[in-house]
Amino acid sequence: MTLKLYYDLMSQPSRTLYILLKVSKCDFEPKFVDLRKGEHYSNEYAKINRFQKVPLIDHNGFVLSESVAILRYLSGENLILPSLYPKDNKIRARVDEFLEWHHIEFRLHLSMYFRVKHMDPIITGIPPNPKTLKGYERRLISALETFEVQWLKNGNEFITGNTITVADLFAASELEQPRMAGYNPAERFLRIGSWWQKVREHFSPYYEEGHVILNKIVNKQKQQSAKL
Ligand SMILES: N[C@@H](CCC(=O)N[C@@H](CS)C(=O)NCC(=O)O)C(=O)O
Repeated sequence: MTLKLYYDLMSQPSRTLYILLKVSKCDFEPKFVDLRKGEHYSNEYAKINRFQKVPLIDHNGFVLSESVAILRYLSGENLILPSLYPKDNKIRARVDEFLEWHHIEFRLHLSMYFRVKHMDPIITGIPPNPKTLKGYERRLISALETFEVQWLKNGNEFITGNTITVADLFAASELEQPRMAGYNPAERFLRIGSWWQKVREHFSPYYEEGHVILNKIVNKQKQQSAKL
């Protein structure tokens, strides 16, 4: 029985699955696909994943893309901790409610800000247009506000109640992305900050392991801006 995870720790859903498998003590073969080197565009990878993205799993020849579909499959195969994706129909529906919401209302805005401010200038060598960037920043802030107000409700420790689930892990991994572009959501959104810390601690040491590259990038940027 082998489970292969194709991933890059620069990718939010890859980090989520990586941490989830580690914390669940699920034995898997990590298959690193270097996005920054464009390895996902290789013919070899295209044969495995027609969408040429990460993450992806291959479980004894069963190949699956899309992190949320992968999560559900792993749960069905009893490969992840049941407490993180509870079997109880109503509790699971709450987790699913967040996962459905997060793709368009949350992830999209956090990733686009990261892309326009950080990634595109690296790829093209052209700095972002300030007016365009301002628009992305507005949408980022609005998504963070909705997340804080609507999902981190007063009195609830975690997104779906007082028990931590994959909803918290998916959200936390997404929140790390704008940090790489110099925007730390915890500085303006204090409830996000304290919830985020609890998530990091809960998944420690795998959370740190999953974010090791990202944290190196953030620290390097901080050192560079301190020199200026
Ligand atoms: N909806 C997909 C998103 C997958 C995705 O967008 N992956 C990104 C990294 S986070 C990727 O591989 N991007 C490479 C590209 O678009 O060239 C999921 O949740 O798995």
